[in-house]
Amino acid sequence: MHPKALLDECSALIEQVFKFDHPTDAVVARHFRENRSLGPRERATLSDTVYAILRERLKFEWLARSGTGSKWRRLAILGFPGDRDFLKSALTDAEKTWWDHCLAVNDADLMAQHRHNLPDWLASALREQVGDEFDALVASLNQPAALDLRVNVLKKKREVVLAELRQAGLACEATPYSPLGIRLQGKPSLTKLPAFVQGDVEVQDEGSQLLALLLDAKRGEMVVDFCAGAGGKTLAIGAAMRNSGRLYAFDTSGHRLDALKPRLARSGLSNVHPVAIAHERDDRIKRLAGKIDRVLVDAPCSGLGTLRRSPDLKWRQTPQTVAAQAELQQAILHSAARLLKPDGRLVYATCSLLRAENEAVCEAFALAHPEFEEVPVSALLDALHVPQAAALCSGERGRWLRLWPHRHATDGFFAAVWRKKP
Ligand SMILES: C[S@@+](CC[C@H](N)C(=O)[O-])C[C@H]1O[C@@H](n2cnc3c(N)ncnc32)[C@H](O)[C@@H]1O
Repeated sequence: MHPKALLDECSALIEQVFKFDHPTDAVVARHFRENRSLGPRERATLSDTVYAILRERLKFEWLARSGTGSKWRRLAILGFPGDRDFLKSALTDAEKTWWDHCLAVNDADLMAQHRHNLPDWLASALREQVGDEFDALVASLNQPAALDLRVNVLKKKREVVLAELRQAGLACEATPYSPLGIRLQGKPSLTKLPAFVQGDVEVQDEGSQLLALLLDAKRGEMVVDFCAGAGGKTLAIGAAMRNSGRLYAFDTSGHRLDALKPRLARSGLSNVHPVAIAHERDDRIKRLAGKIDRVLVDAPCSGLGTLRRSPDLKWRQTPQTVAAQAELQQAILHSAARLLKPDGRLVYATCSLLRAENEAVCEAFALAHPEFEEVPVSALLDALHVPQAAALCSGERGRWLRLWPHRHATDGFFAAVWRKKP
C-alpha cells in the first residue's frame, strides 16, 4: 500500500478506536474484517500504530496540539512504527518540520503526566501503592508482555516440552515461579506447532498459572471455576485434577464459554462441564450449595493489571466503573461462597492492580463471612514448591498474592484464599 494511503487508513482506524465504545482489539478486528484487502504487514502497522498511541496517549495528544491537519492524522504520525523515510514520503513539508520538532522533544523535559500517560485518578491510586517504584511500574506497563505457555501435565513433563520446543528452533526457558510455565522469546506463531496442536501446551501468563495452582484441586474432587470465561484457568485446574472428578466451568457469557470448547478438545480433558449461567444467583448454582470442594472466583474486573496487552483499559475505566466492578465482585464472591463444603477452599482472584477490587473486597467478605478463615497465600505457595513465594505476596505473613509487572514480569494479579470452617 502507498504510504499516503496507509497513513489515511491509520487515521481512520484511530478515530474509531478513540470512541472507546468497544475494546480496541474488537475494533481493530472489525476493521480488518471489513477491509480484507489489507495484507499482513499493513495490518501489523495499523495495529502497532494504534497500540503505540494508546500507550502514550497524553504525550502524543500534547504534541499534537501543535501541527496541522486532523488530530487523528497527527496522532497516526506520532505513533507510526518503523521506517522514518517511508513515513516522511507521506507527509507534507509542514508536517515533516512539525514531526522533526516532535522527535527532538526529550522525555525528561516533559510534565509528569506526559511521561506516565495515565489518567490522574489511576496515577494517584498506583502511586499510593508502589511509592518509589511508580516509574518502574509505568515503564513495565508499556513493555509488551512475554508469551508464556503452560505445560499440560496430563500429557507431558516440562523438561520434555522444553527440549521439543528447542528442537523445533524456538528460544525458550522455564518460567521462574510457575513450575509448569515456559517463557518463549519473541512472539512465534503457535497455530502449527505440534506441541500446541496436540494440547501439550496452552498459552497462559505465568501469573495466571499461579492463580490456578493456588486452588490446588485434587483427583476426584467437585470443583467450580465460577467465572471461567474462555477457560485459561479451567484447563489448568482440570489437568491438576488428572482429568477425574467434576469441574464446572460457569460463566454468564455463553460466547466466552464457546471459545473454551476447542481448547478443551486439544487438552484431552473430559472432566470439564461448561455451564452458561444467567447471573451469580442462578438456580443451577443453588442446587450445588454445600457440595463443592474448591471454588475459584476469577472475578470480572477493571483488567488494569493487563495494561501491557490492553492499554485501552486505562482510558476505558473510570473510578465509577471500578466501583461498579467492586460491587459485582462482592456479589459473586458471596454467591460462590455458598457452594463450599466444610473445609472447602475458596480462591478470589483478579487481574486488577487496585486495592478497591482486591484487598477491600476481601476485607468486606471477611467481615460478612465469619464461617471462612483466611489462609496465607505465601505458605500455600511454599507448599506448592513455588520459588521465592514470600516475594510474590503482600500483607502480614504474606496473606495475599500480589503480582506486579515491574517486579515479577507477569501481568498484575491478586489472589486471596479462604477455608470454610468445619
Ligand atoms: C477475568 S474473566 C475470566 C477469565 C478466565 N477465568 C480465564 O482464566 O481465562 C471474568 C469472567 O467473569 C464473567 N462474569 C461476569 N459476570 C459474571 C457473573 N455474575 N457470574 C459469573 N461470571 C461472570 C465474564 O463473562 C468473564 O468471562
